[in-house]
Amino acid sequence: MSAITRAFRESPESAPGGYAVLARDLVKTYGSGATAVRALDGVTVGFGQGEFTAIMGPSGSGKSTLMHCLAGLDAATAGSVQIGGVELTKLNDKALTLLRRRRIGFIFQSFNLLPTLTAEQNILLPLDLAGLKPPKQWWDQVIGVLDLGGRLKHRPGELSGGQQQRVACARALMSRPEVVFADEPTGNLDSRSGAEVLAFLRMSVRELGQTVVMVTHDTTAACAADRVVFLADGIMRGDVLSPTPDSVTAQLRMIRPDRVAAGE
Ligand SMILES: Nc1ncnc2c1ncn2[C@@H]1O[C@H](COP(=O)(O)OP(=O)(O)OP(=O)(O)O)[C@@H](O)[C@H]1O
Repeated sequence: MSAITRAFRESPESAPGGYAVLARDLVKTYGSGATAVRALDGVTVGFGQGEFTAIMGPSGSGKSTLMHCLAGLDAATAGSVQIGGVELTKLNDKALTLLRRRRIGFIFQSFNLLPTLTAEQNILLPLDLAGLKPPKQWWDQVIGVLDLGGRLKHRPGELSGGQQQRVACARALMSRPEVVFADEPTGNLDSRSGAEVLAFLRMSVRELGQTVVMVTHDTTAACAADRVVFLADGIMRGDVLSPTPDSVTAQLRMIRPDRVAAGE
């Protein structure tokens, strides 16, 4: 276990820039009785402000469940989640919806763009729903960095996969959220488009101070992050700072040697 994980366990408030997202003793059980599945079994983890963190682990280890509970898309069975100091588990449905809209950005493997809207309308949708408009300078910066200026009037069906994911990135960033959650954002992309999306996420962290939490199976993608945290069987199994392919593979082998060998 690295020093950061140990330090967090001892004193979660002592992270250098504070935590954008903080989960304590998170438990998620699906079903009940003999068929119950304990997908998260007491997860305590913090995600530093302005940090890019990847979550890795074997298939079925609880990565998506953790992300859904952190983002308020699913309710934990027990434990707490704070986003920017707000305790999610105490919010009613309406307050949770507002918090998700204003303080969280999402990027999904399958892009999740609305096919009948143009790229511009898709990007603006979360802010429109909140009755807000992005500051012009911010709009120009995000669209410029993602090189979407010439594609704004196109519908998703008229864009490549990489362009669609760049539209999804712009949508996630436009409200300047507390945190962006990305679920396998490069999973449907060729390696060049995937590298572009990862470079953008890195840049958003380094230059715009964004906090990004990304679930991935891909060691190369994980190495774009500042830190990788590992899950196995719903339990945190350490982390790696400044990850490299070697350090990530070594940690994956340690937590589940059989499944890594099988290519999961
Ligand atoms: N809706 C559900 N109902 C019942 N069990 C579920 C449900 N969702 C997930 N699970 C179970 O919870 C455990 C964790 O699943 P989860 O999808 O979080 O894992 P994961 O690490 O994201 O897996 P993968 O890498 O394959 O996407 C698994 O055993 C899964 O079968």
